[in-house]
Amino acid sequence: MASLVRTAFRKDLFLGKVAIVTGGGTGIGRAITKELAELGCRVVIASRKRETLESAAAEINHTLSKDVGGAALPPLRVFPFQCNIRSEEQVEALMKYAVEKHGRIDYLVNNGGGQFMSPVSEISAKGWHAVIDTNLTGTFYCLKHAYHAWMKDHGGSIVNIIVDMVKGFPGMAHTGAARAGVENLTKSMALEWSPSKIRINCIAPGVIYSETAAANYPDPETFNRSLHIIPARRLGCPEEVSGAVCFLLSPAAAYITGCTIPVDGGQGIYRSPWVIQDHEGFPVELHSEVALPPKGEATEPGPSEFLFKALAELYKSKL
Ligand SMILES: CCCCC/C=C/C(=O)SCCNC(=O)CCNC(=O)[C@H](O)C(C)(C)COP(=O)(O)OP(=O)(O)OC[C@H]1O[C@@H](n2cnc3c(N)ncnc32)[C@H](O)[C@@H]1OP(=O)(O)O
Ligand SMILES: NC(=O)C1=CN([C@@H]2O[C@H](COP(=O)(O)OP(=O)(O)OC[C@H]3O[C@@H](n4cnc5c(N)ncnc54)[C@H](OP(=O)(O)O)[C@@H]3O)[C@@H](O)[C@H]2O)C=CC1
Repeated sequence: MASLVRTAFRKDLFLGKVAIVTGGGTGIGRAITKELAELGCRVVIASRKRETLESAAAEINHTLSKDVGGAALPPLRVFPFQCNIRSEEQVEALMKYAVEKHGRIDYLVNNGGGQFMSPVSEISAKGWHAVIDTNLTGTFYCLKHAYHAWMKDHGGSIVNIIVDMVKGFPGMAHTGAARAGVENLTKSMALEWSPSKIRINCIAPGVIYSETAAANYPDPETFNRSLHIIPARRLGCPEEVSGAVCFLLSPAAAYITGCTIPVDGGQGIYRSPWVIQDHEGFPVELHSEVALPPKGEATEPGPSEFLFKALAELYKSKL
C-alpha cells in the first residue's frame, strides 16, 4: 500500500534519527509525528492519555511507507509513552526511556499544551497554575532533561510550539504569558547551549483546525469566528505546522537558532481579534486645560475603507 502521508521533504531525511513529540497523539503533534516518521525518524509520542497515544501510534505505523529507495524501513516507527509534562519525574523517565530503548534523542518537539478561554479577572489561582505549569514549566522540564539525558554531549535540534501572542493574548492571557516565557527561554537556551551544538527555535501557529483542538472550546464555531483576522482567509491545517517543524529540525536550518517562525496565514501582522468596547476615552491626567480633539465614532470593522478613501484623495491632489 502506498503511504498516506504527504511531505515536501526527501523521504530519507530523518533516517536513523530519534525524536520526542509531546502531545504527539492528537492535532498538530500527530501531524508532526506522521511526517517525521514518514521521513524515517523513530518518534516517541508523550502525553497524559495512554489510550490516545496507543491508538495514534498504531494508526500512524499502519500508514507509513515500508521502504525508502528500495531499502526496508523499520515497520514500527512511532512509540507511545505516557507522561504528564507537569511532573518533572515523569519527564525525566521519558528522556531515560528514549535513550535506553531508542539509543538517542536527536529532536525534541515541545508541542503538548493548551489553555481555556477566560478574561484575566476570572482566572482562578488553580487555573492560572495549570496553564503556566503545563506550557512554561512543562517545556522547561522537557528542555532540561533532554539536555542532560542526551543533547548536552551529542547536540540536537528543538522546536517549541507557542502561539501567536505578539499583540498580547486577551481572552487567554495565561497562555500568552506562558508562551512569551517559552519564547524568551528559547533565546536564552539558544545562547547557553550553542557550544553543545543544540539549535532551538519556536513555531507560532495562528488558528489551526483539528477536531481535538476545537473540542477544547465550548462553541464549535470558535475557530471559524477568527476568519476575519486571517489574511489567508482560511484556517490552518496541522500539516502546515508540521512542514515548518520538519524544516527547523532538518539540516536545511543548520544556521537558524533562537528564532520564531509564525505559521499563521498572516494573522500576526494583521488585526487583533479583541474588540475594545467603546468608552468615554482615557482621562487627560496632566493637562486639565487642554482642548481635546473632537471625538469620532469608533467603528468596527472598516478602517481600511477610510484609509483607501484618504489615499485616493491624496493621489488625486497630486495629479
Ligand atoms: C480562537 C481559537 C483559538 C485559537 C488558538 C488556539 C489555541 C490552542 O491552543 S487550541 C488547542 C487547545 N488544546 C488544549 O487546550 C488541550 C489541553 N488543555 C488542557 O489540558 C486544559 O485546558 C488545561 C491546560 C487547563 C489543563 O487541564 P487539566 O490538567 O486537566 O486541569 P483541570 O481540568 O483540572 O483544571 C485545572 C483548573 O483550571 C481551571 N480551568 C480548567 N478548564 C477551565 C475552563 N474551561 N474554564 C475555566 N476554568 C478552567 C479551573 O480552575 C480548574 O480547576 P477546577 O475548577 O478545580 O476544575
Ligand atoms: N490549534 C491551534 O489553533 C493552536 C494550537 N497551539 C498549540 O499547539 C499545541 C498543540 O495543540 P493542538 O494540536 O491544536 O490541540 P490538541 O488539543 O489536539 O493538542 C494538545 C496536546 O497536548 C497534550 N497535553 C496537554 N497537556 C499535557 C500535559 N500536561 N502533559 C503532556 N501532554 C499534554 C494533549 O495530550 P493529552 O491530553 O493526552 O495529555 C494533546 O495531545 C498546543 O500547545 C496548543 O496550545 C498554538 C496555537 C494555535
